[in-house]
Amino acid sequence: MKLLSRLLKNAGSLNFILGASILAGIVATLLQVSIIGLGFVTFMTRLADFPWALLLVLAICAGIFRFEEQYLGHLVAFKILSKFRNLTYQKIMKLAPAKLDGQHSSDLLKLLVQDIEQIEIFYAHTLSPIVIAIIVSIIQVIGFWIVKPSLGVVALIAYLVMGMVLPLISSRTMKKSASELSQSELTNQRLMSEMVNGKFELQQYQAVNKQTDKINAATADYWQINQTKVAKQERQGILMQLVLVVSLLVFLLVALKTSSSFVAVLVFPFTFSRVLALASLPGSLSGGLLAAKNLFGLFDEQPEVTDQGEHQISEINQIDLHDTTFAYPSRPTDEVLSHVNLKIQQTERIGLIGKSGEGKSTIVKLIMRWYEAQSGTVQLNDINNEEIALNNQRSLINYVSQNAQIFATTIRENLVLRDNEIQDDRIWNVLKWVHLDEIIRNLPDQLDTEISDSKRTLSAGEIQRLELARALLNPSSLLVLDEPTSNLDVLNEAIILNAVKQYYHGTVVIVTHRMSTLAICDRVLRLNQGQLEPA
Ligand SMILES: Nc1ncnc2c1ncn2[C@@H]1O[C@H](COP(=O)(O)OP(=O)(O)OP(=O)(O)O)[C@@H](O)[C@H]1O
Repeated sequence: MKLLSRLLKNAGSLNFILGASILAGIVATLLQVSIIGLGFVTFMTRLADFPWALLLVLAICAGIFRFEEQYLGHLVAFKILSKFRNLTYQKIMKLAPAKLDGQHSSDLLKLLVQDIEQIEIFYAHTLSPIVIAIIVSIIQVIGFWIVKPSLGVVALIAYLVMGMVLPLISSRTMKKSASELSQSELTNQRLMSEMVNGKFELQQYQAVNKQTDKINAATADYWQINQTKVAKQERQGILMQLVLVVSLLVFLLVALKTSSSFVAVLVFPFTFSRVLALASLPGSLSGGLLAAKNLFGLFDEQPEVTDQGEHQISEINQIDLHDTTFAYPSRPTDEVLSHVNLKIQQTERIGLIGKSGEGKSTIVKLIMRWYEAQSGTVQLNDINNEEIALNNQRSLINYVSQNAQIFATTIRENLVLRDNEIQDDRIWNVLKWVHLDEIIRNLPDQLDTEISDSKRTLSAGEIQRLELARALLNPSSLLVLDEPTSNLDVLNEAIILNAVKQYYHGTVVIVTHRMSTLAICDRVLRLNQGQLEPA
């Protein structure tokens, strides 16, 4: 119930469109039953006076209302998809980068694609049939009650058994199937994304067959669970048909015994259309609620850092970590940094070295305010960084990691991202600094060449230089390079370091294992057991 009310609250004004669709559905159904009733009445009394015109008008109205129900239902479905996807993206943006640090991308993908689709089916195609069935059934029961109270009672029991008792019983078993199916989908997606992302490693270590076997087993598992679910649905369908037949017989007997109008008996079978539709809903009902639970789980997550700072700074001219201690929230007792002190002056180039896992990247994540220190302070320009507006602070920092981020668009868009003010002249100039100008000029579409993770066109070293060009195009005060050259050859490393040295005029922090990368640094510090010391 809590989930349902939260879903309705999040749907906001879309509830009105859903309401209109429900209303149209109710009117259409009642018109349909009225047409059938009217037809039988006329047929059994005076065929010659058959009210063709009235029937035609009612039929046209029923068609229009039915169309409205479907149209508004689908409209709401599309709108809810886009609304929930937007809400999810906004939440992901708020949680990023810290909360997504280490998140499985296929889990997020499942949430964005499958779970939101389930919610759409639930909201637009499950909720309204339930409401329509309830209201239409109440009106029909009243109608039969007016004909004969005993007929009303039989109709009420029949609708209750078929529309509530049976779906509720099956929803219990369906809940388990829905959760197993959702888990199995997640496993399948994880395995597939591992297979695609790790294709080279799997080939290199001849582990493709093993991974394929795993995927086959997971797929077989998925089919098994799905078959069980379908079998359950079929069994319920048969049970529904049985109850329907029994209800019709009982209705007929009661009508004969109370010598009621035979028209009621003839109309009764046609009043089940909406109630019968509820039979197939428990699956989407439990699936939708489970998907809503997953989604609201994400919505409820709190970002690692708050955005309450009001200070605005135009540049970073000093960075100061004072007595800073930090442990990751997921491992709170495992101190990564212990009482670290570090002062970096404007335009200094600092190198951070140390054994793997010592916490070098953690230091830069604190400076970039992905996380907050447990004790001690991190200050920019003598202001505690939580007092500075988060967006302002992040806009002054460029972060280049060893895994270059390529967007599926043109080279130009990849370089300027959203800043369309940047002219091509400037782009070519910066490309020259990183020795990419000639390579890109030789491509048939030059800056308009489409690139993506799967269609790179450029080599790994060139992509890394493209990432640096993106950083150099964006005026900033601090450039953080986290293992920028670890995957590159000596030539690419030299190009990157030269470009940074000659053309980047702000402060630079380089995290690296390569001694050659430190050549451009003014000062090198070693991280050792949570403490910083001169190297
Ligand atoms: N998001 C995270 N959640 C929990 N622990 C983490 C997280 N990121 C890093 N760690 C842990 O914190 C420690 C320091 O990690 P960090 O990445 O800062 O080390 P590093 O010195 O940069 O290592 P490397 O040189 O291998 O990149 C490691 O033990 C690591 O496992």
